[in-house]
Amino acid sequence: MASPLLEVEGLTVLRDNDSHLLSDLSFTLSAGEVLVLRGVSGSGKSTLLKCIAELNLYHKGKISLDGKQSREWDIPDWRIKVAYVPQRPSLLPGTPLEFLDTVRNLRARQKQKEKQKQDETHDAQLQQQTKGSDTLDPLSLAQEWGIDKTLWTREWGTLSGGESQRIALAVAVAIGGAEVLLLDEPTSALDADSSDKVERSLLEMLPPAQGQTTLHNGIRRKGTGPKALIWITHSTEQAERVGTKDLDLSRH
Ligand SMILES: Nc1ncnc2c1ncn2[C@@H]1O[C@H](COP(=O)(O)OP(=O)(O)OP(=O)(O)O)[C@@H](O)[C@H]1O
Repeated sequence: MASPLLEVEGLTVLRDNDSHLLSDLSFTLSAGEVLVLRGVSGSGKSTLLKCIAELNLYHKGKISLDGKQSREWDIPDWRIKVAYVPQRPSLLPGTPLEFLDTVRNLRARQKQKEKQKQDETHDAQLQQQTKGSDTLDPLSLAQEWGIDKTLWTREWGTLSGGESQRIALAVAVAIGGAEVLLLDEPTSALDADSSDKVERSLLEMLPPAQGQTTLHNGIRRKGTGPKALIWITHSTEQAERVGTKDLDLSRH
């Protein structure tokens, strides 16, 4: 049988006092799936996403993408493939445009490395080819979600929670390269209309799950973005709309 896209095996995370926050947690995620992560406040949802992105230390466990364990990857490459989108990006320094530039450069270097594995073309030529090669234009995507382009040159700290949330999400989605997006309450600061648009775009970008038609909950899957999502939400209605499977950390 083919290995799942993402596999978490026996993940154990300890609190500062050595009690267990997450205990021997295992699950898999295949292409086209949306795992909804639920649980009471403090149950470890954000911690789990940060562990999967290798941003947080864990006591025990293995995390693999396409059958290859995270420790076998270069960490920056892993974090592009398994990308964490934080709940409060406004804590970042500088402006969204500066952040976009940093992420683009990181992505360009990763693509360059991937290409160098395939052939020995000259570095400068590769930089030229890879720079600015986003899957989508992040500014246009964010505009579809109601974000005026002028907001990209404002300091993060001056943007509203909902504005910075949509911008950070647009960068993560549009920059390309992510196979699994780890979404930490991606619509928690949005009004119902904006939340609807964001939900729809995220689901449209996924490929159909194995054995399913391209139509899921009335939304046509286009397969133009990440292959799968892990999505933290406190809303039962949203969990039902977006999820194809769920995991409740209150029970672990
Ligand atoms: N850097 C840290 N150092 C120490 N404790 C931490 C740290 N980050 C999180 N915790 C603690 O770990 C527990 C889980 O936090 P986490 O943010 O993962 O919960 P959550 O389920 O995402 O909560 P919420 O729904 O409120 O966002 C909490 O008790 C929190 O205080």
